[in-house]
Formats: sequence, structure tokens, C-alpha cells
Amino acid sequence: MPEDAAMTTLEFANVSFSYNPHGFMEQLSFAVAGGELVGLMGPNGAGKSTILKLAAGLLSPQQGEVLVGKRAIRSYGGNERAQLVAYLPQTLDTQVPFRVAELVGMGAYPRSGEAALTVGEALHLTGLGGKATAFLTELSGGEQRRAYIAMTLVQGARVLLLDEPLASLDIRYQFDLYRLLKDIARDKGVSVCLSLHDIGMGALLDRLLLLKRGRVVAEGDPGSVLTDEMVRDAFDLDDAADSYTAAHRAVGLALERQPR
Ligand SMILES: Nc1ncnc2c1ncn2[C@@H]1O[C@H](COP(=O)(O)OP(=O)(O)OP(=O)(O)O)[C@@H](O)[C@H]1O
Repeated sequence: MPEDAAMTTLEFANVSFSYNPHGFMEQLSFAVAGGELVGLMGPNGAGKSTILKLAAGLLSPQQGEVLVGKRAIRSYGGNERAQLVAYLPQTLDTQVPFRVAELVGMGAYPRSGEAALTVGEALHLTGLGGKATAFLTELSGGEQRRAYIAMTLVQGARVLLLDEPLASLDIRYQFDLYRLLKDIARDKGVSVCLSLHDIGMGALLDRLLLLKRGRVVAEGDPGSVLTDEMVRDAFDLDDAADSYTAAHRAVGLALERQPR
């Protein structure tokens, strides 16, 4: 674990947040330690992106505090915050007039010390080595997402917040990304918090928060969260969906057992 392990802890302390007077998120508390891969799951509109935006300091809680390294995320200056926290939004700007390597290199702007990854390494790890000089607009949707993931990795932040990073990636790159994030968490002690819909991938993570209408309805290791009953309840499904849930869970577990 690196010396600055404390800087990698993301903590929500009794966070309440609402977009309007009707209330949404009440007294949410959880933490992501350095080295951990924590997934946010739940139906559309459950609050996954909202949590990630609060964690990134893009939204401010009405009550409670979001802490990184034991300090309120809002108390850090812009550059300092960018060195601590990297955020990949769900919707990406894919119409920017940059070549892939230029975009990925922009991730390094806020960095002070040595990089977690160089641009070349990040391109290689995301399978974009051959696309470095292509324009972003010339890439497929999955490749564009991988380019943004590479940019996020180059930032070298202590906390990675990734909003549906697996969306539009084919199964090979989904699994590659999972292994890459796992390695970064383990080797560099980075905290990773990501939202996702894939039950198979969720089954691979260290811990899950299952959300529904702004509330955490289950939290813990994937085996205890992704039960037929929990999934049915969170997504308002009937038991006809159990075999679908079980099949996806099994895919995740089978992937985990694959030799590297
Ligand atoms: N800027 C906004 N203003 C008002 N309401 C918003 C805003 N952004 C999100 N919401 C509402 O907050 C709730 C949570 O949205 P959020 O984007 O966090 O959900 P999510 O779990 O990430 O969903 P999805 O799986 O569809 O990405 C939804 O009901 C949404 O309509």
C-alpha cells in the first residue's frame, strides 16, 4: 500500500442530496478504501451517476459531507482535486477535434508528480496503440470510450470514479478493463468506484452498493447483494427473471476463474 493511502479513501458521511424539493438521497454513508473496486448498481434513475458526481465534487450535498483523504472534496482547489480524483462521465464528448493521443495526453495536465501511466502505456492497455494518430471522430463508440478511459488513467488520480465505463465495450474489453482496474487498485492502492448494469461484471467486484430511488437497498460482497431476491426487488422483476440473473452471475464467476 502506498504511503499516501489515506488520500485514496473516498467517504460519504450522512450525505443528503436532492435535485428538487421532493427529496432524493437521504443520509447516505459509505466508504471506498484504497485498493478497493466498488460497484454502484441499480435501476435507471436510482442515483448512481448522482453519487459519482457528488464524489467528484460536481454536485454539493445539501447535508453531510463527501470526503477524500479525510477532507471535504469541495475544500480542494481545482488542480489539487484533479490530482486526487478522476471522473469519467457517462456521456462523453466524442465530437472534439483531437487525435486520440492528444486527448489521452490531456489527462496529464493536472498532474504534479510522476505519471501513474504514460500516454503510450494507457493507449496500449486500452488496446488503442494502433489508433494514436486517428481523430476521435474516426473511432467506433467503444473505441471512443476506451480513449476516454485511457485519458482518465493518465491523470494518475488516487480515486477513480467511472460512470458506466463498460457501456459499449465488447466482452473482451469489458474484461480487460476489469482486470486493468483490479491491477491499478491492487498495485497502486487506488480506490475505484464505478457504476454498471452488467450483473456478470458486478459479480467480479470487491463490493457492491445496490441502489433504488436514491437509497442503498443492499451493500456488501457481490454474492450477498446479487441474490435473486435482491435483484427482483431492486428492479421490480418477477421470479421469471431469476434464471436470467443466475446466468449472468455465473458468467461473472466463470470469468473470474479463468487463468490469466
Ligand atoms: N440535473 C438534474 N436535474 C433534475 N433531476 C435530475 C438531474 N439529474 C438526474 N436527475 C434525476 O435524479 C435521479 C437519479 O439520476 P441518476 O442519473 O443519478 O440515475 P442513474 O442511477 O445513474 O441512472 P441510469 O442507470 O439511467 O444512468 C433520476 O430520477 C433523474 O431523473
